[in-house]
Amino acid sequence: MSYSLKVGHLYGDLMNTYGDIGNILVLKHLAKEMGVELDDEVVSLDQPFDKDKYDIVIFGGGQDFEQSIISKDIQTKKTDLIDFIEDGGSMVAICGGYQLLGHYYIGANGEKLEGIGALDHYTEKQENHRFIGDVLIENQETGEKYRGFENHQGITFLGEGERPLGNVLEGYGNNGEDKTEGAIYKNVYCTYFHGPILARNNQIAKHVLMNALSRKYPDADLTTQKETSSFRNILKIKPNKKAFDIKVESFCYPRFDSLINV
Ligand SMILES: NC(=O)CC[C@H](N)C(=O)O
Repeated sequence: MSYSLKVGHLYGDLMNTYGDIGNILVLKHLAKEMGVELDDEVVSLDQPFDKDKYDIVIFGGGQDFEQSIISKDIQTKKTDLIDFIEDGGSMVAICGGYQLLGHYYIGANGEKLEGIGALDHYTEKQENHRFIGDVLIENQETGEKYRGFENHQGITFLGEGERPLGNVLEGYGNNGEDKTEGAIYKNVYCTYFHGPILARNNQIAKHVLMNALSRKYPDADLTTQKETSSFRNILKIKPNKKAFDIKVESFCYPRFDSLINV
């Protein structure tokens, strides 16, 4: 049995601050280790989002100017993106991308940019201030700790059905008030973390890959895959048709020079 995954890099030509594109290199690297073929393509302005084509969507961060253009274009992709998310599609949305998945984002100049309301959060404006610096959070469900770098003026408040990616131990997070950072909804991971997040936090990359594989191959027995891949020392995977229970056994930090040739 061979496995393949397709990544849609949403507005990858416009939204890519602090090397967010590195998230795709990490997915490629880890997928290759697992024996899974993974390729990616950019889905940008004036292009339809084909919800049946992609297994994983990466939506990076960006400046207010790019966000104002995307805010309009993304309305044409809204229905398909919502269908993709509701159907359990995997997504990682960072900073500006995270903001536009919610109801709205108020830019630094006070302009209100419409999101698609796929997730129930909204993002207000800070007065002449940005949250900049390193962040450390802890996910309450897994106990995993994640590290990242944040730089945003928007302050985000979570809504119905969303759980935070983690509770803030150091740094600001979503809004500097309620100690939440990021959001998880179905198989969507949202965050303010650049870094890129998946390079600094391999556990999340593995969750994303396994969620995507279990959705695409619900009846597959990944035991063979597990035995032949270097994942066997890292993940304990209990196949259970709908979802795989993943336990991180050790932390592996891929070196960028080993990612470049993937
Ligand atoms: N790094 C980002 O993606 C920034 C997002 C947004 N422009 C803000 O300042 O809040």
